[in-house]
Amino acid sequence: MIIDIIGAGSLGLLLAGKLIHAGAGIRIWCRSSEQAEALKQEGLTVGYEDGTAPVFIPGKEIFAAPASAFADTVLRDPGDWLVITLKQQAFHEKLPELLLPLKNKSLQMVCFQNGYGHLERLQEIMPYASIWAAVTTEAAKRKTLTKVIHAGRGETWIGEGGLGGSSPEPEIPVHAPAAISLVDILLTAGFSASVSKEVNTMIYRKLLINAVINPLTAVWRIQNGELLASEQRLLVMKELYAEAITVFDACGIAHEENAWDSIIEVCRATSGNISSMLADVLSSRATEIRWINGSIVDLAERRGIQVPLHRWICQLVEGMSARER
Ligand SMILES: NC(=O)C1=CN([C@@H]2O[C@H](COP(=O)(O)OP(=O)(O)OC[C@H]3O[C@@H](n4cnc5c(N)ncnc54)[C@H](OP(=O)(O)O)[C@@H]3O)[C@@H](O)[C@H]2O)C=CC1
Ligand SMILES: CC(C)(CO)C(=O)C(=O)O
Repeated sequence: MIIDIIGAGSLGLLLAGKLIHAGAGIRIWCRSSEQAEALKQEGLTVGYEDGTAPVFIPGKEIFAAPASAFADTVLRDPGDWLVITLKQQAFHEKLPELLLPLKNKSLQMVCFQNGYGHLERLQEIMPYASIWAAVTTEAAKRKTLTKVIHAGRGETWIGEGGLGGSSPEPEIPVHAPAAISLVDILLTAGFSASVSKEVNTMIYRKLLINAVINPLTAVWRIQNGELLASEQRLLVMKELYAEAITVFDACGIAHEENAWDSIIEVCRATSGNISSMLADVLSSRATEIRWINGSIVDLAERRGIQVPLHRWICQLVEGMSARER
């Protein structure tokens, strides 16, 4: 099986390293030729902070190239799966151009992004593609161009992301064998993975968690667990949560009855984490807020609902990462 991975960042390198180790044919598509060269020269290391032995893939076993060569290569030599591990901004701003020569192809694609809105966009760009969503609780942090830390083991669910405003769960589609074979290779690589009929519910569940935890940790510059340290912080979290739940209810999006408790539980379970949004802010990178809280604003607008807090927190966080004029 040939799996193309676009986006050689934290998640992309984690998947690439462990999948190559398990014997999968992986082609890594990087933004820069510098990273592609570094991977081929130095190899790829997946490290652990808990004493687990690292996985090392020698450079001579690695196919890595700049993403600009992706479409031509796929036209000549199609892969079986395209795994997209770009952040949302690159997904929306760069991917359409990269995929343009392939727009009439019926590729199997799986998207690992947090947030919402990208699956619909991808289906517009690639009308004949089978688009799958992956929700993962794995945690990865890229340290250098060739080294990634597998910071937390989690679970990955893959399902067809037929998303609209509400969340009816699609039946497992007829071409599910492709997804099953992808899951099988993830399992062989040591990930805990499954095909799920409930991936939409999981996408929205994660959206809710990220919409409460991520922007507040970014604004207050605190670890996830520190959100629980004061009544004032909990109050702001609860207000963001309540607005989001109003939107979910209006859109018919299913959510756990105790969704608030789940958010608190995630804060506890990841108490020492720097959220991905805070990490982006600290590194002066664009955040994914537009596709997290921004997507709640979009859903609210479609229903004529006001969500002033989500709108405001979006503007606040976007303002933090804006380049000076
Ligand atoms: N990391 C994690 O543990 C998890 C991440 N996710 C989600 O997965 C997605 C990816 O996250 P993560 O891996 O952390 O992000 P990273 O920023 O670490 O990786 C994104 C990668 O995309 C690359 N990229 C940017 N533009 C292009 C382009 N035009 N062509 C090819 N590659 C490009 C970047 O290259 P460069 O570095 O050269 O700019 C970078 O290597 C996000 O949506 C995130 O929310 C979900 C769950 C867990
Ligand atoms: C669950 C959480 C908040 C863990 O840090 C996360 O997904 C993120 O940081 O994006």
